[in-house]
Amino acid sequence: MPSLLRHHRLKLFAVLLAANLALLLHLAAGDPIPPRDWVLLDIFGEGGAALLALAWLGLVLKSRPAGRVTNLLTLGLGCVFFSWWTDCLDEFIRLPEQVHWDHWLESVPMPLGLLLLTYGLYHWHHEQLAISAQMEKRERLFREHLLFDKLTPLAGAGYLRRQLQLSLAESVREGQPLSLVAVDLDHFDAINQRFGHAEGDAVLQAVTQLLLLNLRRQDLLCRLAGDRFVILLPHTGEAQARQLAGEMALAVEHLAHKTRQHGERLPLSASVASAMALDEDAEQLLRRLNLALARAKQSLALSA
Ligand SMILES: Nc1nc2c(ncn2[C@@H]2O[C@H](COP(=O)(O)OP(=O)(O)OP(=O)(O)O)[C@@H](O)[C@H]2O)c(=O)[nH]1
Repeated sequence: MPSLLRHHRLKLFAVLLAANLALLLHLAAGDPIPPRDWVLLDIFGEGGAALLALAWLGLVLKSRPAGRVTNLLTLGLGCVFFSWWTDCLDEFIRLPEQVHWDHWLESVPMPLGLLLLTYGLYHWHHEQLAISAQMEKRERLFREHLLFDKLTPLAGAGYLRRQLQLSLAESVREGQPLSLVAVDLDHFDAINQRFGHAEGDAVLQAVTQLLLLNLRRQDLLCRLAGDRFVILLPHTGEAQARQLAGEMALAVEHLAHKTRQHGERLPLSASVASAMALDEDAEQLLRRLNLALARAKQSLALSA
């Protein structure tokens, strides 16, 4: 069972138990309808709707940690599923005329479920706003999970290019400057070699958090490749970008990252470069930034 689903075993069990009880109740009180009398359209419509509600429930449980919002969504979807399920049962089991409880089972859970679902979605909306505020510096008003790497988790080169094109157009429209800063860790390969890939991963995660802490709300941090990060800085001129780049380099130098195995401090440093957008497109600007970074790396090699 997938790990998140494991936390919701009880909820799933309760929904399936309720569905089973309804089935047993119908079987005890009524008679099976022979297949020749089945109304396939109704079975397809009501059964299909019940199955879809169950699939939604599975998706919600699989993607959410336990908590109040999840409970509300589960209860809501559980009621909706139950209502469609009992509606479908009377396509297979004929109940006597004098039986009325089946109408209650069909009709009451649906509005109740929809109310709970609405209340749950309302709280989900607030929860999402809080999460989006935390993710602001990683996504800049656009979410596409496929473009994010799982390690840091930051968006990559494709996402940066797309955002850069949009921001360049915006900066021309508004007559505002826009700059990029590149941050590339020095001798990162040596960390991988000496302490292992897992330690290298931990360094990348720590540096990501550090850079995010040092950014402003409107900035966007992306991981271009390996140990290279690029920051998109809207409303930022050349001097300010250079200053921010220097701050990032200083922050990395002062990061006291300890190895996981021996708790030994790893001395870290990063080469940085900045470029302000001139009258050029995203590719030209990125090329200029890469050239500036290559120059910074060259002077690092010469001074070693
Ligand atoms: N641990 C870890 N390593 C990675 C990841 N992605 C790329 N790398 C490694 O990062 C290293 C980058 O090497 P280089 O580009 O030579 O960078 P460097 O050692 O910092 O060299 P300079 O930039 O010239 O200072 C390579 O060894 C890659 O295998 C990752 O996700 N995790």
